[in-house]
Amino acid sequence: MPNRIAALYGDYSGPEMMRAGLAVLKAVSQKNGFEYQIEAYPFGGEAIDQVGEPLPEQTLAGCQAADAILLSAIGGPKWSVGGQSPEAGLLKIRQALGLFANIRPTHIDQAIIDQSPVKASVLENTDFVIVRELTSGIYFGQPREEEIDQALDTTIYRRAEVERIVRVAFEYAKGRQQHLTVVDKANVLATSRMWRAIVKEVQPAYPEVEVDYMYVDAASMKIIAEPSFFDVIVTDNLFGDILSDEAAVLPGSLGMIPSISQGASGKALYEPIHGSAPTLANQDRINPISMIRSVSLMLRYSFKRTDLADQIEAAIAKTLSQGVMTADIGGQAKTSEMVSKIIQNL
Ligand SMILES: NC(=O)C1=CN([C@@H]2O[C@H](COP(=O)(O)OP(=O)(O)OC[C@H]3O[C@@H](n4cnc5c(N)ncnc54)[C@H](O)[C@@H]3O)[C@@H](O)[C@H]2O)C=CC1
Ligand SMILES: CC(C)CC(=O)C(=O)O
Ligand SMILES: [Mg+2]
Repeated sequence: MPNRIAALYGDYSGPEMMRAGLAVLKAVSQKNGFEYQIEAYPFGGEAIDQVGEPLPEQTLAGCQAADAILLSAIGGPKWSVGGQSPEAGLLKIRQALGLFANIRPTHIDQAIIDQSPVKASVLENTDFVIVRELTSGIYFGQPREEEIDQALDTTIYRRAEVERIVRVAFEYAKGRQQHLTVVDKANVLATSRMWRAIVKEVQPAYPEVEVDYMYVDAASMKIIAEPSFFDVIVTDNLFGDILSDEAAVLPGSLGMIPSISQGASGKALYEPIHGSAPTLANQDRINPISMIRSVSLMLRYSFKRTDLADQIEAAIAKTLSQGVMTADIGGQAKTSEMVSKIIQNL
């Protein structure tokens, strides 16, 4: 039975992104004899339009039955006022599949280092990952209230939710440069102080990992001023969401960064960190690298095909070094040209 991949094409630029990722998957698979089957399901705004809800039962069941899930991006102005929201579907699928850890790498591509607004000398040796808690915190906490004169969101973290994400972060740190930075707001927030206490409890199991603590305001400055300081950052859902977009400034564009969302089951969902980039949709302008790298991560981690993932990464590096770049990273190439070049370079 071939490997089963659920594909969620999403909204606005989402379908172009997904087509780009799947074109590269097809090419690298044909070349190397990797067999797979794609099953596409409606999700997000597309699903609201079709069946009235962003995460239809059939979509969730398809994702549960698949070996891995590829998602491009959902949401956009069409669904931004009232009614069902595509973003609610995104939160729901993460929670329903138990994908509590979101891994967001920041890697600098040497060929486009001058496209970064940050000086090359500052970017030297920058290579870190943000381990973002994904299924709790303020995006999920109850009660939640939205009235005309008053609105309420709640941040709740339970011990077990913190402990499991902290363990994931320690494991990543152990396999990398053994440096973990806990980013929080412990000078103000009770949840942050609980995170710190739990990190201290888990730490003895990882004696090789050096741990430091940083408030989120200071961390957001240091990510830009001294990014090479970081190896693994562990942080909550809200801070991780914000800091990962900020970190995407370092390589030059949000369009460069993929992510893995993983849970206890071993099944993972792979998606770019950015949204549906509505203003670029259907113009052949979107940077497809974040999606293509999501495919590469899927091959590496869900299907253990390091060889194929390495080929994709090498093809991306070669393509950038040949000057084939979309506008967001300073070039003039169209999405389709970039995808063709990456496939040619496989
Ligand atoms: N995981 C998901 O599906 C996410 C969905 N969203 C949703 O996406 C919609 C748009 O949100 P925005 O705040 O505009 O964030 P966005 O991430 O879609 O775009 C932010 C900026 O980055 C640019 N950008 C993003 N991806 C790019 C790419 N691959 N190539 C070139 N440029 C790229 C956009 O053009 C824009 O200037 C909203 O409905 C939002 O809720 C936002 C974040 C994540
Ligand atoms: C609906 C949002 C939580 C999506 C987002 O911004 C993200 O996952 O990065
Ligand atoms: Mg985000």
